[in-house]
Amino acid sequence: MRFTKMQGAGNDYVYVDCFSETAPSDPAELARRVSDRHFGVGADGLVLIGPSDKADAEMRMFNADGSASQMCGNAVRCVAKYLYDHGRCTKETLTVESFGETYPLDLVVEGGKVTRVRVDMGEPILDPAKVPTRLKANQEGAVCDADLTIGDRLLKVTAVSMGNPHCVEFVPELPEPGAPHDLVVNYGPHLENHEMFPERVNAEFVELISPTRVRQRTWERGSGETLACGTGASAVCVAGVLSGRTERKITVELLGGELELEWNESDNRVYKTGPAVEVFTGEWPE
Ligand SMILES: N[C@@H](CCC[C@H](N)C(=O)O)C(=O)O
Repeated sequence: MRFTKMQGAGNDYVYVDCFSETAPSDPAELARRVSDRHFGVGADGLVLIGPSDKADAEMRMFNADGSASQMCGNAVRCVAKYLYDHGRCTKETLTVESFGETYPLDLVVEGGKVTRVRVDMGEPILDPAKVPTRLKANQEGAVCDADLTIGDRLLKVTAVSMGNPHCVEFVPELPEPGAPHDLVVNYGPHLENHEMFPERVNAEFVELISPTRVRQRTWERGSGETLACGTGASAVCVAGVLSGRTERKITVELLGGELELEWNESDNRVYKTGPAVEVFTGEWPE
C-alpha cells in the first residue's frame, strides 16, 4: 500500500490515496500500526482520502489509538495539498468532506505546489449537549470558564465543538515540554477521559500573550500530545472571544508552528490558515 506522510504545523499523519489504493479493511488497526514511532512509520494517526458525492474528496481520519474522529483541522489542509499537488484537482478553491460536513478550502500555490491553505472550519458548536459535555452552560448557552476539578486542582474550562470536542483552559504560564510538573502531560490524560466529557475530549492549554496572540499546547484525544491541533486552535479562538480574552483574529503559536485564526462576526464561521507539507512517500507492507 502506497502512502504519503504529510504534516501541518508538525501534526503529522500517514495519508492513503483510496482513489488508487484499495481502502484498508481495518483502518483502526492500520492507524495503530503505522502511527507507532518505533515499529511503524511514525505519525499522529492515519487519514484515508477517497471519492465523495458532494465534495472534491472525502477524508476519514483515525487517531494513533485507532479511534475515528469527525474532523482534523491540520489534516484537511494536507488533503487539499495532496489533491492539488498530485493532480487530482486543478482548482485553487476546493472542498473536502469529513464526517458528512463539507469544508471549503483556498490554496496558496507557489512554484506549482501548495504551501498554505485557508480552510472554512464552519460554525463552532457551543450547546453542551452537542459538544458533548455534562458541564453546565451559562446564560448565553455556552460552557465558558466553567469549574472542573481534577484531584485537588480546580480548572476553568471552556467547551467547544468544531465537529469534534474540545476543552480549553487558559493558564497563567504554559510550560515547555519536559518541564517538571508539566501540566499538559499531567492533566491532559485526565481531561481527555474526564466523566464530564462522555465521548472523551481534546484538551487545549493556552497562555495569553496579547489579545491577538496566544501560545497553545494540545493533548489530543486518541493521540496524546501533538505538535499542533487545527480544530483545537479553532476552539481556542472561539474560547478566547467568548471569555473576553482575545480579539476575533489571532495568531496561535503551537509547538510545531503558527496558525492564523479568525472567528468571523458576520457569518459566525471560523477560518484557519496554515502550512501543509509533504514529508515523504513510501510503501507499507500489507
Ligand atoms: N489533530 C487534529 C485533530 C485530530 C482528531 C482529534 N484527536 C479527535 O479525536 O477529535 C486537528 O488538527 O484538528
